[in-house]
Amino acid sequence: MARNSSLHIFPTPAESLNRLADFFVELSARATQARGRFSVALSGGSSPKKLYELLASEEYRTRVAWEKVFFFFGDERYVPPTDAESNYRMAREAMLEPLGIAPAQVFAVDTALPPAEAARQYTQAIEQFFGQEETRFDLMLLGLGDNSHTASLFPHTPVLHDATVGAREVFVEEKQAYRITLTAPLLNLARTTVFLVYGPDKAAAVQHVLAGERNIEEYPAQLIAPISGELHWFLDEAAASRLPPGR
Ligand SMILES: O=C1O[C@H](COP(=O)(O)O)[C@@H](O)[C@H](O)[C@H]1O
Repeated sequence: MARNSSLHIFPTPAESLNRLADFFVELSARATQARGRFSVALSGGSSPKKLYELLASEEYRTRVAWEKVFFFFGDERYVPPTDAESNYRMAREAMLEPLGIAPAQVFAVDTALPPAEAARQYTQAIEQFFGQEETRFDLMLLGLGDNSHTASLFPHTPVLHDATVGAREVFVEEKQAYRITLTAPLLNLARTTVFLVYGPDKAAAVQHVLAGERNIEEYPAQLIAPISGELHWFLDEAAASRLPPGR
């Protein structure tokens, strides 16, 4: 496990999601008090959908100063924003629209542009947002694929070796598709990074990333080692089931 990292294991996904929603509330209060706003990079795929729905529910919507929250994406599939595969679409439907988040608070990747240009413009949008401040998201929310990818850092892709701080396009052979992803050096600048991983299908990936031999090419999520931020893993028992005893 990386420095400053904590493992939180809950009996069920529901408990993990509730505690993570509480942590989101706490981090948003901390950030808005310190810097007047809360910058979040969202993960996509299927796992965070329930978290987003929970944050938009009656229980949580009143506990966050949503007008101070700014949303980015850790990665995006190279599809139109209306496509069922779009990470932006999932977040918009599950949380951003139900909460009535203003468009000026949401920074989506422009997938109408060619992939390299979309990545370049996204890098620029991030740089402009942070301006003179350090390019550090307050919260970097990450998922973990069963092949140990995170964001769109897929096994055996050139972006794993990208040393720039920004967004990059990457062609993912196994998907036969482009993705736009934040690079590892940018991901690792975040103040707080949280992996949300649950379900038995993720157990092997969790074991490889947290307890396996270091092999970035095979297990790209091992690249996540925040430079000075905190790293938290929110797991359920099923996802944690192959970790060594005592973890
Ligand atoms: O493709 C993606 O996959 C990962 C993991 O998603 P999940 O569906 O297995 O939860 C996700 O973190 C990433 O944002 C997404 O684009």
